[in-house]
Amino acid sequence: MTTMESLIGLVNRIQRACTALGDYGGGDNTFSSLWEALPSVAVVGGQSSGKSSVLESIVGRDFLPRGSGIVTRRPLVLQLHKTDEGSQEYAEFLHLPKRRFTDFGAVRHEIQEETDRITGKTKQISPVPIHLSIYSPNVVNLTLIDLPGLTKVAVEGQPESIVEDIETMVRSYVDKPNCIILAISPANQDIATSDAIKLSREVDPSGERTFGVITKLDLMDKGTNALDVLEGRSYRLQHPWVGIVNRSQADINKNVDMIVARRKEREYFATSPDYGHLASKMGSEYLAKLLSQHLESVIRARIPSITSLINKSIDELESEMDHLGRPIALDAGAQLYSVLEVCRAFERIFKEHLDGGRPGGDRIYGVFDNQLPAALRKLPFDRHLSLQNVKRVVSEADGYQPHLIAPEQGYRRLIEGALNYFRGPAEASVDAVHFVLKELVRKSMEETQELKRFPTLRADIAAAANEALERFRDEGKKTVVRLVDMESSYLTVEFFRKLPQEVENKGGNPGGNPQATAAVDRYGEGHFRRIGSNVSSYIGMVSDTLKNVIPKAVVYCQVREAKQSLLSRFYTQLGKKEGKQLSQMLDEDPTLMERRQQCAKRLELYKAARDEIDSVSWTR
Ligand SMILES: Nc1nc2c(ncn2[C@@H]2O[C@H](COP(=O)(O)OP(=O)(O)OP(=O)(O)O)[C@@H](O)[C@H]2O)c(=O)[nH]1
Repeated sequence: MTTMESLIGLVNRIQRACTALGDYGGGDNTFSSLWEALPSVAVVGGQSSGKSSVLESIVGRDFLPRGSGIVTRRPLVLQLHKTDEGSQEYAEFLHLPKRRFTDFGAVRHEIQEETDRITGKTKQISPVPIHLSIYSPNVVNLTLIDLPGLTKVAVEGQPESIVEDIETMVRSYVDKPNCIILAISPANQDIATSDAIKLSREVDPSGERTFGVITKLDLMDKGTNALDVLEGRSYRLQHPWVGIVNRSQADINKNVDMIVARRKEREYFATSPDYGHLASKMGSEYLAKLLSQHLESVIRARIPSITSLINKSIDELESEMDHLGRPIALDAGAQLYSVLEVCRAFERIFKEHLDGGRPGGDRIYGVFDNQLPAALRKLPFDRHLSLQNVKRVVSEADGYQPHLIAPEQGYRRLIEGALNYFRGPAEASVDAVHFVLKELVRKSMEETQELKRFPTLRADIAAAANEALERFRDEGKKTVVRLVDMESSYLTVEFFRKLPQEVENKGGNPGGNPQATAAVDRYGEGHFRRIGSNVSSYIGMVSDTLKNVIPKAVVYCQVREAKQSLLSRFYTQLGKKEGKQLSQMLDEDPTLMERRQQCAKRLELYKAARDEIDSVSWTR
């Protein structure tokens, strides 16, 4: 069943939770404001327009501070709760939970004290609201926000800016489309000059959310009345105007009881020749009921949008919390677990780069497919196997005794000399892949959200990963150089066996001495050219082999190792760390910690608000 109590009470509870969390609209809040989404009634009026009197009359109690100058210097959120007939009236402040005030003089005193607590005695104003709940059989369920009276001049001890500051604060409330404006104007002043109406006209030109109230009807000059205003002829609003007669200063001085004052007000309208026909729609009691009903209907209409704001905010906050990560545990076991979790997240991303889930791994294939073959092609074999060099190497190898059939030593020296050239491209491939891996480590660190929280751990992991990559590079270099050395240590005999034998008489002189021709030819240019060409084909064969096996060695020693054991040593060291060292690693950025706390609190608020709404059933 929907009751006014349930809906207005619901908003009251959410409002209190908002204030407890510092969400009262305005300010530099980076979170969406639930407060601003809640419908509320703000009381607006110039100084001495009768604001306090109207509020007290609605409550039926004397409880607001009085005095000269600006008395209301912080918004007062006044939440009225109707209780059963005969039950005792009491008041409670949000800042003093569990303390019940039954003496309303003490309530007044506490409002003064609490105002000064934030603003100091400097007469400054502050937007931080004071929450006061009043439980009474003489009230209707209603929430009103009393704001500082609009003023035109600063008084002694107040800064010049106060006039503007008050207007800015009042505006920050009435600007909100969810704010119902209770605009108070005194009847003994021209409505055209009313501060409240001036402001309302600006922020609510259609008059949809403004309730006009005329006070001090009893103080109008004899022979004049406020019918033009009350009947909507002077200034039209969507809701009816309400006339009020509050206690005069003399009544206040005489301590006239509020309940008596309400009765006198009723009598005033009932017997008034001017307003008698409007009597049932005048007075503070009628105003309270009107506002309560209106507030309830506005809340009912807004519940779906409030619910969707809450759900949206919960989703946003939860995803931000996921992003920020869980708070860090205090015991060493849980800390170790956290460190390992972060490391695993990093390793997963790193592997994705290598395996193709993320970009970058393809650059390793680029090394094998382009850089290595190009480097092999560029090796200076032409120079090494030039006729001149072949001749020189072979002759030097022969020594004083030129070779008889084939220059075995010469061949070996030429081949060994050529094979040495392969070390360069082999080592360069290892380096190139090393740099790709290093870059992928850097990228993966950046992409690991969890690491953003922990700068120290991030540096530790980066150092461990780079140290591991260096080790893999050393191993890779040793292996590829060994592959080249293996080529020099044993030549492929098959290759030489398959070489066509030199034809003794080929190109010789058929008429001459066949033996003499062969001897000349054996040490002639054709012979050395053939040697050069044979060595070149052998080297070509070796080059093809290395082109295939160097990538295997590089992947085996560097890529595979990086995938399998990039952080293995780090893990071993981690196991030996003490709790203190672990917590140093998890030394989190303080701004993140702060943000997480705020998010968690906010999330709690929204979830509580959602539960509140869920627990209230209402008819649509
Ligand atoms: N006779 C009569 N006096 C009223 C009425 N309303 C307010 N007053 C008197 O007008 C004076 C100002 O009223 P307040 O209720 O304090 O007005 P306020 O707008 O709260 O004033 P500030 O808090 O100073 O801005 C008091 O002396 C009230 O007794 C009224 O309807 N009739």
